[in-house]
Amino acid sequence: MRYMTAGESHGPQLTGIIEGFPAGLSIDIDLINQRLAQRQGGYGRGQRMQIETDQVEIMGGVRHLVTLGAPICLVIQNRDHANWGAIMAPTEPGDAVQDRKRAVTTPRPGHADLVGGLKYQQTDLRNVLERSSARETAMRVAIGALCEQLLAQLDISVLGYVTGIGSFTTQPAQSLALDLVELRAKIEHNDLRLLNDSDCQSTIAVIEAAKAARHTLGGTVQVLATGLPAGLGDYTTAGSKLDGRLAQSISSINAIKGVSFGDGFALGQLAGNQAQDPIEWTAATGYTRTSNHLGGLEGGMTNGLPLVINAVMKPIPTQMKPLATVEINQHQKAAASTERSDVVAVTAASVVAEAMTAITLCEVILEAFGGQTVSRIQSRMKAYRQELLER
Ligand SMILES: Cc1cc2nc3c(=O)[nH]c(=O)nc-3n(C[C@H](O)[C@H](O)[C@H](O)COP(=O)(O)O)c2cc1C
Ligand SMILES: C=C(O[C@@H]1CC(C(=O)O)=C[C@@H](OP(=O)(O)O)[C@H]1O)C(=O)O
Repeated sequence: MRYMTAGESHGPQLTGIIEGFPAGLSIDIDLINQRLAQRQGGYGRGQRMQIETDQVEIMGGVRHLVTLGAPICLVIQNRDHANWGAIMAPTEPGDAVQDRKRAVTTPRPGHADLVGGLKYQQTDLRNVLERSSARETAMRVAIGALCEQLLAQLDISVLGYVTGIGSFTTQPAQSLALDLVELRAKIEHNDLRLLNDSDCQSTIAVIEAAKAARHTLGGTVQVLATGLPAGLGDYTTAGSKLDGRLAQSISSINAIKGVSFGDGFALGQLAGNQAQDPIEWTAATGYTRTSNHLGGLEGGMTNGLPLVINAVMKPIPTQMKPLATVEINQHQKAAASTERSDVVAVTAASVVAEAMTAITLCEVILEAFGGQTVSRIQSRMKAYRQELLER
């Protein structure tokens, strides 16, 4: 399976194409739209999210709500395009005078503006920021929600949630025995995707303080996945290691600056005998462990325990009290551009991280058990799980 997205933030639409997705999956469009709504949520998002009501349209690869095995084409309209028609029209010529007047020429530190402009020889940095915008992650969430539905058919669940915003941090879920249905009910109970509703007030206070001071915040997220058999991913080549593939897919999310697994950076301070997960065997479970410090990964492969991924998001780069920059035509000192912006988007990032994990897990599962139809993949995976139990 592979996917591709296209579309600018204020262009007409986002488009996604997924190739290699199996036939025979009955899809729930409401669930995709639910995930899109969750990505739009979270206290501290900017005015753009009041303009958009993201809804997926299915334009190919599905008939009567069942996948055909053909490339799947998804579309999400940008409602805000109506306000940007002339500026963002893909097929009408620009107005040279107007375009020069409107050009973005004061790159924001921390965004793609300056380096993207240098790389693509742009004099209007809008030509960079339109695509580097995290608007694109809406399509990744729609694709991830389809992958989540395929994973559900294989008894695999994925969940992303917020573990900290700015100075506020919470205790993550205990990762050895996890009920993701129960956890999902908890985090979907509040708009911030925090495990405990009681943490919301303090978190909102932190966000309000940042907003009042006209600066921005980052935070941390955790993604959990359960129901994974041991042996997804591989130890034999650099490119097939699942930890490497997950690190790439999570750190490809805009503003994510760090990814770790299990106890992550804390492992560096532990004695060796405290950091590994002792092995046990029972007839009912086959091989298992008595702890999960390593987040369900050994040698670039799942080990059958819950997968635990942690990621950190830097504070949003666009600042209402702009940082110093350089105007790119005159090379004069200037204040960076102040686009309308989110104060914080960690809640949204947790939904995107959930989607990216679902996509990466589907990729490795289809590589290992692929066979054009959902029922064939189900029976191959069932036989593999049975084989593991009997070893
Ligand atoms: C869901 C989401 C929403 C974001 N919203 C904004 C925003 O409103 N303003 C902004 O400057 N950056 C925003 N960002 C971060 C930028 O897109 C990101 O910092 C930029 O693309 C540069 O990429 P990098 O931080 O990965 O280097 C957002 C990121 C995510 C994941
Ligand atoms: C549009 C989304 O996020 C955007 C991500 C973003 C950025 O620079 O990354 C900048 C803002 O865009 P705008 O300038 O239109 O307000 C965010 O709203 C979205 O998440 O759907």
